[in-house]
Amino acid sequence: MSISTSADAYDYLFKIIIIGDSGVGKSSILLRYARNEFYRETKPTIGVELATNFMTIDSKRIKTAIWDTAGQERFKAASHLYYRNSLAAFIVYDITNYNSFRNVTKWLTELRENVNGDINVTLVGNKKDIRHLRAVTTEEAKEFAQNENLEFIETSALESENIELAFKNLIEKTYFTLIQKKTETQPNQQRPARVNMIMHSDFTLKEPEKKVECCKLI
Ligand SMILES: Nc1nc2c(ncn2[C@@H]2O[C@H](COP(=O)(O)OP(=O)(O)OP(=O)(O)O)[C@@H](O)[C@H]2O)c(=O)[nH]1
Repeated sequence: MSISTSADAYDYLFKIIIIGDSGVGKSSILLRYARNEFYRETKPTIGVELATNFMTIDSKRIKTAIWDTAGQERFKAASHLYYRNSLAAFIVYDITNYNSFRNVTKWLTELRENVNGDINVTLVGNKKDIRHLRAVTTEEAKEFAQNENLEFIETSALESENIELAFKNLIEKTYFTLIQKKTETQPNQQRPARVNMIMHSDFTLKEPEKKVECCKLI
């Protein structure tokens, strides 16, 4: 049963967070996904930026709230509030900055300390367009992800490569994890058949002071 009958009605609400060092491209990834825009000049995130969208899986309407926070320690939002109730996370590093990859361990620890139980996590190696400056090999990151039980993808917010796929895979995985948990606790319920995910166009990106209606995603 849906939560309400308005255009905002949904069956599930997913909170997804994006974490990682400052400058790795967290806001750029979100902006590319939400509005299909990219800026070479960006300002550090202060506090939290939030984007919401809707999609349908198995005839269920899923509202996704994606939280992007500051990587810089001095702008960092209160961790426990930021992490609270999140169902999935992206940990982003910059493939040209080995230190940002090394710090993934720190982000993973902070994430695991602040969430209840297991959540789906995707490790994202961003800026894959800057090939000549690559400092982290795909193999090393993939092996790390396997050892830590994370999904792994390399993206370019600049070239719009794998951004939509990263979100689609994480949201889909989160949904099926949730359904699996429900089936385990209510064994008589049939697991629903997998159907195509439909992405809706009603995507909004909310910045600290303004709210902008966004363009169609697909
Ligand atoms: N070449 C390239 N540059 C990128 C990419 N993604 C982001 N950038 C650039 O990297 C810089 C930092 O990007 P942001 O999105 O602000 O990084 P952030 O992780 O949100 O940083 P904080 O808000 O400080 O935590 C900007 O100059 C972006 O234009 C990418 O895929 N390729």
